[in-house]
Amino acid sequence: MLLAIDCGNTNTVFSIWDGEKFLCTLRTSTHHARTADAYFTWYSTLINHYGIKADITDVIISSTVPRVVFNLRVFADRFFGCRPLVVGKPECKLPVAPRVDEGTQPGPDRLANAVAAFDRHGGNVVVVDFGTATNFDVVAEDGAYVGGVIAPGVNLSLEALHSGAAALPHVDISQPEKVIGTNTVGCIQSGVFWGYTGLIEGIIARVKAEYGSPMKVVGTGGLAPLFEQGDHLFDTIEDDLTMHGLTVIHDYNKEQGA
Ligand SMILES: Nc1ncnc2c1ncn2[C@@H]1O[C@H](COP(=O)(O)OP(=O)(O)OP(=O)(O)O)[C@@H](O)[C@H]1O
Ligand SMILES: CC(C)(CO)[C@@H](O)C(=O)NCCC(=O)O
Ligand SMILES: [K+]
Repeated sequence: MLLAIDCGNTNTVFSIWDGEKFLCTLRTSTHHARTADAYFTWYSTLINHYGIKADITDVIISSTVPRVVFNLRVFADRFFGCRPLVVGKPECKLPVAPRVDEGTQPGPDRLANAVAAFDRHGGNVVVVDFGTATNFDVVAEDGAYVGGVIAPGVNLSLEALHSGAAALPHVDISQPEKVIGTNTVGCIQSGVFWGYTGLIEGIIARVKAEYGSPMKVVGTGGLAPLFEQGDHLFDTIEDDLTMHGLTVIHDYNKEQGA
């Protein structure tokens, strides 16, 4: 069985893939100092809690935080006796090479999103991924990741308002009743919710115009469903997109004899 690890700047997600379905998904915050033993303590506690019988033989890692990879490698080696595939490293092959400026290292989560979008929809897709950043990943007709857009994430923007303005409280994202807020929290929610809705609509329209062929829009990440409630933004929402990409990249490397 495959353990797929998607390590973002905020959260780290482990999913167990049995070849047909994900048996479980475990989430913890990302800390570069977490040791291999600490990962295993957390992992085995939850696996036992859910009564999951998982015989892990392979591990694949996407990490947007380079420093955590060392301890995750030790974790894979010590507890599962395997050498993990790390997306973005030369030994981890992609079905189609990215086409970006020389010297650019696209985020491994974006590469996984592109592979997953191609596998599920064919090319000509733009993925909108709501994580620490809100990133748009453009997938060409042949499945290549060809770049996109990186905007500050929703929670980062809310945090920035709170930390930069003394009178502004911390506010959780939600869709406000009205656009014209009549209290401070309502004003902030409106700014961020409707501001992001406009950002997403505007960027998708410009990406489509520049790309020139019809494109499918796939939303992913924790906040995609919330934004879809405000306006129709996406053709589909797929919360397991990055994880699916990791399983496809793993299968591809197995076929190549890795
Ligand atoms: N209505 C909501 N308000 C606030 N947070 C939400 C809401 N719905 C989902 N979330 C959060 O979204 C997060 C899941 O997002 P996702 O895994 O896509 O990105 P992330 O973990 O925030 O970022 P990264 O992947 O960059 O670490 C969860 O932490 C979840 O708490
Ligand atoms: C944009 C983020 C932070 C989104 O997780 C990540 O994909 C990343 O760190 N990317 C590196 C730069 C790039 O993708 O061009
Ligand atoms: K993510």
